[in-house]
Amino acid sequence: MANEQTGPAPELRVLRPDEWDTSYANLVRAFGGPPEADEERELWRELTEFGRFLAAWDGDACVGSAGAFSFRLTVPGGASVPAAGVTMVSVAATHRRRGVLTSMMRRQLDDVRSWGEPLAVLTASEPAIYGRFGYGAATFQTNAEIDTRRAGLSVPAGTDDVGLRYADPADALDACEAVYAQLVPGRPGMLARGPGWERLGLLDPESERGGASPLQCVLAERGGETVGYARFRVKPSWGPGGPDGEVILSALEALDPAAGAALWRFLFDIDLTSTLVARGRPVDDGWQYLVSDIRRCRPALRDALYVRLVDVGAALDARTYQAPVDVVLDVEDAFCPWNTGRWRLTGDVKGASCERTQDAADLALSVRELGAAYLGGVGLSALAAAGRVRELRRGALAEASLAFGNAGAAPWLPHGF
Ligand SMILES: CC(=O)SCCNC(=O)CCNC(=O)[C@H](O)C(C)(C)COP(=O)(O)OP(=O)(O)OC[C@H]1O[C@@H](n2cnc3c(N)ncnc32)[C@H](O)[C@@H]1OP(=O)(O)O
Repeated sequence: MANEQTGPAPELRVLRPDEWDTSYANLVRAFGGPPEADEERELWRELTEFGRFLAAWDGDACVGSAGAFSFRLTVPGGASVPAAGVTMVSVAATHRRRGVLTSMMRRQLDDVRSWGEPLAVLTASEPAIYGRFGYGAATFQTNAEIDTRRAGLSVPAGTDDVGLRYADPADALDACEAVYAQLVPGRPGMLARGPGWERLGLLDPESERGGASPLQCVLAERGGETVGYARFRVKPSWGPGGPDGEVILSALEALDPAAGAALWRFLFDIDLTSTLVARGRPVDDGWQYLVSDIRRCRPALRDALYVRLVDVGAALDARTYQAPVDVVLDVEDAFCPWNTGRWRLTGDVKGASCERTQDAADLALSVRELGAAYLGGVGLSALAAAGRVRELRRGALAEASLAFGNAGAAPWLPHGF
């Protein structure tokens, strides 16, 4: 589409702390949102890592922003790999479609490479934006609206041994975070949360409750230990047929199946409610296998975490492979050409190595497909069936697809950033 807007290219530079308010106001406006509650704005400021946050300026006006948190991401095999968490991306509507985002992505990926971080990750406002920069959708999540009057749960043995109690969400924060931290190494896509991040889950501005209660928290306990938690709101409603309230789940983590089942059973059974809204859940969430009528739960799939291999060699040898693999990948990467070319990947469940090679290629794919397949949630075979991966040596696709797959917990990130 032709773009009639003209003017000098905005100046791109690292954001100074005293410029944060201006940049954040541009971000909020680009998202079309009303000003956020003070608590939320202050938390994001606290989490901002100055030095890793870019802003674009047209004179005094901030017209673009893009930050990069320094995360550690769990990859298949359980390693915790440095990953730039791309965040707060915005371009002012007055300056859109003039290449401002492209210039920020260019600078940011060069920076991430210079910081030695092999991966960049993000959650996208719109799926169409980031593929061109080499990001592939690597995790998916399930959203569900469960008719709890029609769909029942059958729980596993041991569920009745789990005690539940209400707790103040803030008072219970340390216990909840300890549960979360135990789960991080076991599921690809989860982030080791640094100080401050745990408070994201407590943000509860009245303006965003939509008529629901303040955040509530229930702890699951066994033998005096916290083995799970759920945070949720309840939205009361009364229809002609009587009470018709909704339970809106915000977070649920559990250390074992019985703890998880106890929490789900509780949420299904809250008095005067008929719907449980659960968004952003892992695709292998346990409740789906306990429920009597999955159609009454209206499950829907959504893209979640996008992964970009910034350094193909370092990224591929940071994870393990669930079956032995020895393949030469011919990688195409127009936006980060340092990755382009042939790489020999050898590995198994214990570890891997990925080196440059001149040997003939077995598979040809772009870095975007490699990002999609990286956490084991999207099959190389599925991508090949869609024409996004080409097999050049017979048998290489099956070998690589099996190796890249993930026999454990499905990749998932419980929260955005
Ligand atoms: C990780 C996060 O923070 S996700 C949040 C992203 N931010 C938002 O959604 C806030 C609202 N939107 C915006 O701020 C802006 O429209 C942005 C950041 C999405 C795009 O910024 P722009 O400066 O307009 O992008 P830019 O001009 O560099 O576009 C580059 C290319 O991407 C395309 N593109 C940009 N945005 C979109 C979009 N939303 N959907 C589809 N294509 C898009 C452009 O058409 C262009 O394509 P071309 O190279 O074929 O011409």
